[in-house]
Amino acid sequence: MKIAAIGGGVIGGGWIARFALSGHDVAVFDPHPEAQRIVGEVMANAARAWEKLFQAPLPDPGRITWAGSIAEAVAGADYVQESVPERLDLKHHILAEIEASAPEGTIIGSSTSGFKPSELRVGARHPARILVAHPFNPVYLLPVVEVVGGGAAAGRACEILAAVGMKPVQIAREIDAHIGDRLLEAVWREALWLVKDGIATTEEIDDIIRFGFGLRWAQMGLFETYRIAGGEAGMRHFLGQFGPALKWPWTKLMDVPELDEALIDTIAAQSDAQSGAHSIRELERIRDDNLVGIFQALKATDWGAGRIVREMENGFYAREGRPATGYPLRLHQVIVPGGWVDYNGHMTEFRYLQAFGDATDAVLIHIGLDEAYRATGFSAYTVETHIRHLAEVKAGERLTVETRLLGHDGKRMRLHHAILRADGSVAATGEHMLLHVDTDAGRAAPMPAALLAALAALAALERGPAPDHAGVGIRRIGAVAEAQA
Ligand SMILES: NC(=O)C1=CN([C@@H]2O[C@H](COP(=O)(O)OP(=O)(O)OC[C@H]3O[C@@H](n4cnc5c(N)ncnc54)[C@H](O)[C@@H]3O)[C@@H](O)[C@H]2O)C=CC1
Ligand SMILES: C[N+](C)(C)CC(=O)CC(=O)[O-]
Repeated sequence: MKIAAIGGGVIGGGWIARFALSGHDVAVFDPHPEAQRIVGEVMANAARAWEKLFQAPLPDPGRITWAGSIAEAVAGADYVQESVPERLDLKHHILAEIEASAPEGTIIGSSTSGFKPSELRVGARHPARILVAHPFNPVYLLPVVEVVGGGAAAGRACEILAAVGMKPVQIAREIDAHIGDRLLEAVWREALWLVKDGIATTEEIDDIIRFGFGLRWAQMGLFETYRIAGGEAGMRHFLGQFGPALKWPWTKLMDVPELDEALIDTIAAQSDAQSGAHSIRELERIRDDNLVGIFQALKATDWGAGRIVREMENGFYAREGRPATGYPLRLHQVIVPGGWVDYNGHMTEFRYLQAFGDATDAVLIHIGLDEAYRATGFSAYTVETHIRHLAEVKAGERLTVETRLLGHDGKRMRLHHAILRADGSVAATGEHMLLHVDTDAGRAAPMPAALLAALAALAALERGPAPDHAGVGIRRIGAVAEAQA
């Protein structure tokens, strides 16, 4: 699929990175003299974040090409994302240029934060294909995109955007500033009042968000969170108890603070004091690392945005599984996150098992024991594991897991994983016995012919001999061992 990006600033750069990292070629037009450098820097941060976010082998990135005109960028494009500055006259001008050169079936998404599709479509040749596709920054990490406009084009846009790991939310009726920014504006306006009135500094307000309800919002929204706050009686009780507060003077939301020079100076100075020690790119990396950690926590509970990461990884494994991957298999890579390091300064022990477990999942998907297969009531359970820790591994190291199939029969498979460091040395090995299980019956069950054939194909590639530590347990030492000997 060919993507065109018109505008490569903060948001356009994020879109370009998301599409390119998903494997799509992207043609870009942006007249800014430094556009290539800026997009290059965003792309570097995005690639760094994706390597940490996904534990599956990533697709080869698509090519980013720089067009000399809008016409050149959109020629032959399946999907165009417009991300030029937020001025309606400029957007009309750009959309007309896009329409003049893009194929008739091309869908055009606008990143606009505020304009409605009916405003964008004024004067358009094919208005129905012009939609709002409003993302959130950083576009390469945050999945949500508000799709406004409806019809077949919106349905197709949602498919395209979901395929690059986004969570399209189709908004039934257009409204100024869509949904997300209306909510953010309310909080923003209140925060500006609190600074203007000298009640709190920018740092204090940010602390109240990031140490408090901001943590909640990443995993449950407003309504689910408040439902819980109603206790066992739930939302009805919550509304009864806190509903009257809506009439109290708790907010200045209806009032817009005057954004005069004095307020701008106050906010800018407080923001410099709060965050000025870091460059914007550094702040982006700190933000991205924190977001990756949140995604991974949510992936572990298969909840919210974490589910999207898991689904993307399944897609990456499946894509990886189709072509020959060589043997021993190399289906799993991970860059060691900071949170995996313990008080000894190296990767803590259970993370080795996580790396091995994720590699096992990759192998299972590779042979066809994937989510769809598990939905039929069968799965694989690991029943025995032996790990050898051979070298210290530090945060930020890229690890590759190399896998051999040491044996299988009708119900079992015996895998050997080696964790390889970037220089090819072995940091750890894991040997695992897996059982094919009927999950409803809770019993081992014979594998179907397709799984056995996939295992036989791997077994044919296995040349042996098995590693000398294979099948060997932990060595005996001390009194107990002597007594046993
Ligand atoms: N910055 C944010 O947090 C968000 C912005 N948006 C929306 O995204 C759009 C872009 O905003 P930003 O990326 O923040 O602005 P930006 O100022 O960072 O980037 C705009 C880019 O458009 C380029 N440009 C200007 N005229 C152009 C033309 N004729 N053809 C092609 N490119 C042109 C500029 O050189 C610049 O690189 C706006 O509609 C905005 O509302 C949406 C979500 C979040
Ligand atoms: C400030 N903004 C209105 C451009 C913000 C957005 O549109 C979404 C975001 O990323 O917060």
